[in-house]
Amino acid sequence: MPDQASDGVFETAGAAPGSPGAAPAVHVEGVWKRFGQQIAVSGIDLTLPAGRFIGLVGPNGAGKTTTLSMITGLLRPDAGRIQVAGHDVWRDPESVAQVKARIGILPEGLRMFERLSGRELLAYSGRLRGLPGAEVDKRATQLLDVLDLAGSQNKLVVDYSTGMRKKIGLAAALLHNPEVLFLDEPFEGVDPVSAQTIRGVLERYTGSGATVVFSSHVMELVESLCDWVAVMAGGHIRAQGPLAEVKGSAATLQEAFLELVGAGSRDAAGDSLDWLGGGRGGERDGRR
Ligand SMILES: Nc1ncnc2c1ncn2[C@@H]1O[C@H](COP(=O)(O)OP(=O)(O)OP(=O)(O)O)[C@@H](O)[C@H]1O
Repeated sequence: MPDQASDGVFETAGAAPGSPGAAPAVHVEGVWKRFGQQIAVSGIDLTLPAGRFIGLVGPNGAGKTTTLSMITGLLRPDAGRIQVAGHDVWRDPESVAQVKARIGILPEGLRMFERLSGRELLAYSGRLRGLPGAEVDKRATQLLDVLDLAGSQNKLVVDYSTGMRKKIGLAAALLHNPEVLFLDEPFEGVDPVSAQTIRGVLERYTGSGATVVFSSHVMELVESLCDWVAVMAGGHIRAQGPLAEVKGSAATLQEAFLELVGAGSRDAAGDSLDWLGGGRGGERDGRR
């Protein structure tokens, strides 16, 4: 169960990782999603163990956001079954609500209540999650402090920078101490100092037994943070497992990734951009 009123923000998230019989954080079976003619997710099977730092990687249009949206109860699959922490996500409206109570989400392009201050946003999120006011206050203060937002807590969210928005979104997603945290591109547009802060918070959170699932294009980041990786391309899962297993004999995750998504031998530009660069007078704008 999600922690409703413990002393610390991260104390009791999730079941003990790897304990016998513990449900995986996410179990996906034969899930499909189509938008018109476009098959975004093509009958995928995916099992993500609890208590891990998990990276979902794939090129643009691979189906990562669609998959995360279906797992987190935001988008109904056309077919298949999804369980989060042992609960069926799409069985009925009540099951969707039960799953949503156990998870935290930082979606891509997060829309927030811009006219609230950072602190007000956290107060609102906490009450929405059913936490007592005093507990919300305590946790909000701790999170604002750890995420280096204490000085901006009374500023309106509309005036926050991209990095600050990611951090306040992360604070809102963590406030109810979820079992599983889903983050879509959490480090995009975030400066190195804020990235380090976010990273510290996430490492502490998974250290307590909770699960983080995040999507990213940045292989170096995934390789340095994650102990479990799933690779998606063209709506299919190309590989999933412990980082070392997915990397195989490749020197880096980037190298393994390019091989898995079939881009290893592609010459990105080939001869098709032979007009680009060089600065040879009239040829620059197509004149000879
Ligand atoms: N609402 C939608 N309507 C139509 N097509 C969609 C919709 N959402 C996604 N798609 C299509 O489904 C495919 C998968 O998109 P998705 O956003 O899941 O990929 P992604 O891996 O998250 O990509 P990126 O890394 O670029 O964010 C793409 O071809 C995309 O154009």
